[in-house]
Amino acid sequence: MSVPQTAMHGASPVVLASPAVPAQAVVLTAEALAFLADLHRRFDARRRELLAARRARQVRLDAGELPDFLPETKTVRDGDWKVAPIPAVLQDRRVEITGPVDRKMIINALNSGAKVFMADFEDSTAPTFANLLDGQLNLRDAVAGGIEYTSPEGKHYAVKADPAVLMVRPRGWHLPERHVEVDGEPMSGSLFDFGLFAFHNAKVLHAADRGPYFYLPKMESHREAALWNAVMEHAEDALGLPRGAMKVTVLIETLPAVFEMDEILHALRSRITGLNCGRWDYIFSYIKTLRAQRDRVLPERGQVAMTVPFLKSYSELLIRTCHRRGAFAMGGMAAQIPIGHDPAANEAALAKVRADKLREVKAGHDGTWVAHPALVAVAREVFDEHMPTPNQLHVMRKDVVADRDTLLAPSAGTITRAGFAANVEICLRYLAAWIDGQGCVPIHHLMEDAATAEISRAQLWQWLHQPGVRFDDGSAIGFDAFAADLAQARERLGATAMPGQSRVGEAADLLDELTRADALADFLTLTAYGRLP
Ligand SMILES: CC(=O)SCCNC(=O)CCNC(=O)[C@H](O)C(C)(C)COP(=O)(O)OP(=O)(O)OC[C@H]1O[C@@H](n2cnc3c(N)ncnc32)[C@H](O)[C@@H]1OP(=O)(O)O
Ligand SMILES: O=CC(=O)O
Ligand SMILES: [Mg+2]
Repeated sequence: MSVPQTAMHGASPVVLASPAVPAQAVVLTAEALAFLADLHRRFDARRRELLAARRARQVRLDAGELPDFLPETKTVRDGDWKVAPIPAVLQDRRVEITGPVDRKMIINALNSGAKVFMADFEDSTAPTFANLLDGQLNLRDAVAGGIEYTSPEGKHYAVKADPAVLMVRPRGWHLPERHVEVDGEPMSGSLFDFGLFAFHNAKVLHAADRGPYFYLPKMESHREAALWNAVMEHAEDALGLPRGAMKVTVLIETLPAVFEMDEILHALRSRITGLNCGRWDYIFSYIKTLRAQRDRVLPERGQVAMTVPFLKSYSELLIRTCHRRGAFAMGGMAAQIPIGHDPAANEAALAKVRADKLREVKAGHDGTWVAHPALVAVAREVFDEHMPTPNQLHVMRKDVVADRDTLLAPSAGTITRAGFAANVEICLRYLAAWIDGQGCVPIHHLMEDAATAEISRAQLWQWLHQPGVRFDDGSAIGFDAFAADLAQARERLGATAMPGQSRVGEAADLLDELTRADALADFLTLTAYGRLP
């Protein structure tokens, strides 16, 4: 049973509504809690207002409005300004590896040969209190230079010379951290992850000229970027860092944000180093934002490649916008991962990654993401061959014309019975793993995380709730198909040793609830959050 603990800070308590986890005593000190409580009291009300603004906009979009560039910020888009100079250690970011904040993976990622390692509290971490606090402890040890690990098989891990530069991705503004309450309210997950990391590591990283650096996910407007800027200015003052010391890269991974890229760069101009094409969440957001638009229903997931018009124009406009402002345009993640036991299938997967990276470097991206250490060399070879300079800030892409219609362009393609069943299986397996504490898993040799699984989940909902959506053979898509596929997948997976196998029944109930609900839930991670310890 959970024993609430209370620590007094000023007039109000901060309550840890969780059973103690081992890292708690080290990471959640009284001083760290005071720092978090202060962030909450200063910034949480604004966060809630911005989340309410998201909901209000969706009501207008559901009534037929389309996203567009903002008239009130035209002067920012037209103005001639640049972001602040980018630190020397970040000038060359050709390959960045990402991964959850697991101790062994942090060491492997730092040793991977990538220029940057993004330690992820978002898409690839299921935010159990233990995962979060262990992750903070692991990162603190990594920053202090003392991270080591010995596996149950006796293999020893330690960080080698010339490790990747660390960046941390806190959770998005929408996620609460229910284990820490301030004045009776759950904290924001963003403020919790950012605040704890900054409190323990900002001074050390700044003194070493290695940070602190952050990746900021899932924003939907420049006002949300301005909130991050205010949070960081305050944290810099409170921790004795100069203003602008905290640097950020922002993921453009929501449809509304693509219309505010200049404004986001501007709101963070003293600290932003680039934008990143978070393609998976972007596809999810396209579906979610345009859920009511029958002519913009996407084909099955496998047909939504980066070459389809709405994705091509988004990535190219991102490059043009960034380079005009002196900021890096980072590429994104190919979902393929190595297939150890099958050389031919492995070569086919690596060829897909290579093709994706080639498209990115030729388009003008300054670097890219990989999901696995074995892919670092694959991506690096492509960027080394086609990007002899540390970056491509000189590639201006003035040829790119991305107006609203191109950014929202409908996509051609089909929905097959197999594509529908694949979405059911992916959702079920991912949800089962997630509620069991694993935020990223391989499924059919593809990386699946909270962003990729959301595409499958949102597609199922839209195909079933949008009248007139049909399979490629002309038959109607109905709940009978969903029920049959879910029952079959549930039975099949319940008998395997997949991650989260013991939670398959619970995951099936959750998927059933999410898919049958009249309204599309904002995020599966919000709906499922209560099931995490
Ligand atoms: C949409 C987005 O947001 S993308 C960004 C978020 N997603 C991610 O970051 C995905 C990160 N990748 C992963 O989590 C993993 O690669 C998975 C889950 C896809 C596959 O993991 P596994 O099945 O364990 O891979 P595999 O067995 O091939 O791992 C081999 C070794 O590489 C390590 N490894 C795999 N991926 C990573 C990584 N991203 N970072 C560091 N080490 C890694 C494993 O720990 C293992 O180490 P070991 O040999 O010392 O034991
Ligand atoms: O975070 C990255 C994405 O593609 O989503
Ligand atoms: Mg994402």
